[in-house]
Formats: sequence, structure tokens, C-alpha cells
Amino acid sequence: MNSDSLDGRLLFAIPKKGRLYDKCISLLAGADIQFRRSNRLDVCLVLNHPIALVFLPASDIPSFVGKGNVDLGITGHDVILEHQMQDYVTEVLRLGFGKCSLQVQVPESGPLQTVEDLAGKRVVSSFRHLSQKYFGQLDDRLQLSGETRTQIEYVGGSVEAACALGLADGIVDLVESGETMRAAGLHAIATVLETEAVLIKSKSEKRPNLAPLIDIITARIAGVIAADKYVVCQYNIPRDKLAAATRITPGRRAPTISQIEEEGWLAVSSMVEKSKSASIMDELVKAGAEDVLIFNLNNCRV
Ligand SMILES: Nc1ncnc2c1ncn2[C@@H]1O[C@H](COP(=O)(O)OP(=O)(O)OP(=O)(O)O)[C@@H](O)[C@H]1O
Ligand SMILES: O=P(O)(O)OC[C@H]1O[C@H](OP(=O)(O)OP(=O)(O)O)[C@H](O)[C@@H]1O
Repeated sequence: MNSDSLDGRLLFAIPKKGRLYDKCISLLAGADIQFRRSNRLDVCLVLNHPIALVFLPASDIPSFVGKGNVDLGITGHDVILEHQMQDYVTEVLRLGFGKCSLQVQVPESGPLQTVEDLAGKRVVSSFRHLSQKYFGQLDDRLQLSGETRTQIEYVGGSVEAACALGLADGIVDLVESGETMRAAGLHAIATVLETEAVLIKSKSEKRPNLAPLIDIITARIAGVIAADKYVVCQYNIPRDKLAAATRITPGRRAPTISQIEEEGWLAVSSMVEKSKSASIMDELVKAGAEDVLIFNLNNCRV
């Protein structure tokens, strides 16, 4: 592919592998962004929009978008802060996946059990800047100076092994389920930040003509996320119990209420959060609802 074929196309950066990759691919499918990625090729043209997808390491995406080489991207909120790109990119949408916390961890049975204990010792992390910032502030508060300040050492991966290998007294690493941390005999003593995947666009506005397409893609992705988060709940309810039932299912704007062919009964349809749908159904039945149905959404614009 030569650079001419990218002319005028919106460049959209997607993590090329790792934790965010699969979810990004299903987001693109849900937003009907069609592409065929040839083996090992990191740039590919979208078939049904003037877009080219650029597959990059998640950690490089904030800089590419921030400098305006790429117009849109998906990466972790943590990565943006680590690369100090928050002033150069706009976080357009939180994507609801890649959720985890960046935490300070120490050996469970070791002598250091607070961040104050750990200050001045050796800390290993892949998040050099965020660790330096966190412990820098702590060292300042504890009035540590010179050689007594915390030493931050960078490693590219398998951070959890650093304490057992004698490289560190504590680490700063991502925790989702906590399995990696527990398996390494560590536990968390502080949270540096909470993160999730985000859709970002450049603040550079090098190519203002792309703004309408960016808005369309953003709306489509927002629709896919909402469709995954919500279900439609439909039920029949005696008229005199309607107020109590609609307090349980107020909907995003308001519930839809329709007449049915039975005197004294109404039908209600409302969007509810998927994660709460089972308890909402229990409550509705308790409130007098019958024929309670839940429908998945394929896609939506809300
Ligand atoms: N265990 C996890 N659970 C949820 N999200 C995670 C987890 N680990 C990482 N992430 C998110 O995914 C982003 C990319 O992490 P990942 O380890 O997949 O990429 P990477 O480090 O660039 O890949 P690799 O180490 O394979 O080069 C992280 O910055 C974070 O936002
Ligand atoms: O709390 P958990 O669910 O166990 O997830 C946390 C682990 O996931 C990430 O690493 P990853 O597996 O991506 O590998 P890496 O060490 O190569 O970054 C992170 O660095 C932790 O090690």
C-alpha cells in the first residue's frame, strides 16, 4: 500500500494485540466498519468508509493521536496519562471495557505494609511516569530528599515477578481480577488510578474537514456500547399499579405505556441496564407485573 491510497482518509488507530484487541474488533464490527486485514499488515483500508485502520501498540496510540498523525484511536486512559498526552487528546467516549486499577503492591507477608513504609525503597513498574509522580508526591510529603527518595525502576512486563526476584520492595501494576497479584504473593496497599478503554481524538485539528466523519463514528460506537449495556424490558401491569412499576423501570427518558385489549391493564416498555435486569424483573413481579419479557438490543442510538 502506498501513502497515496491513504489520502483524505480518516486514520483510526486500534491496539494491534493485547487486552484491548478483541473488544476493539467487535466494536468495529458493531459499528459496521468493514475491513480485511492481510497477514501482518498494520494499515488497512476500510471498505465502506473513507477510513484507514492503523494497528499500533496500545502504548503508542496516545502520541500518534496527540501529535495529529492519526485522527482517532482506542487505548487505555492509563496509557494516555503515562505518556502525558492528556493535553493533546480529547477522550470522546469511555468504552466500558479494559477496566482495571493501577495499584501499589507489596509482598503479603513482608515488613512493608503501607505506602509510607515503601517510600524511599525500590519500586518496579511499567508505568514509570505515573509511579514517579505518585511516589514523588509521597516523598515530598514525607520530606525525603536525595538518596533517601523512592527509586523507580522500569520493566516492560511481568512486573509481578520483581519482588520475588529481589529487584523490588514493591511494584506498581494493573489489577483486574487480582489473580496475577495473588499468584505472585502480593497484595495492594494503594490505588494510583482507575482506568478503562477510551475513544480518543486529536486536539491538533490538523484536518477539520474530518470532524463530521469523526462524529458519525463516535455516534455509532456509542450506540454499540449502549446496546451492550441496556436491554428492553416489557411487561403488563394493572392500571392502578402503574406508578409503582414505572418507578422500577423509569427508562432512559420515560417508559412507553400502551393500551392492551384487556380492561384495566396496560403494557409498559422501558430500557433497563442489563446487569440489573434480573433484580428488576423480581421487583416488577412483586409490584404486580405479569408477562415480564427482556429483549437484547442489536444496536441503538440513544
Ligand atoms: N488485566 C487487565 N484487565 C483489563 N484491562 C487491562 C488489563 N491489563 C491491561 N489492560 C488495559 O489494556 C491496556 C493495554 O495493555 P496490554 O498489556 O494488553 O498491552 P500492551 O502492554 O501494550 O501489550 P503487550 O504487553 O502485549 O505489548 C492497558 O494499558 C490497560 O488499559
Ligand atoms: O488482575 P488480573 O486479572 O490478573 O490482571 C492483571 C495482569 O494483567 C496485565 O498483564 P498482562 O497479562 O496483560 O501481561 P503483561 O505482564 O505482559 O503486561 C497486568 O500487567 C497484570 O499483570
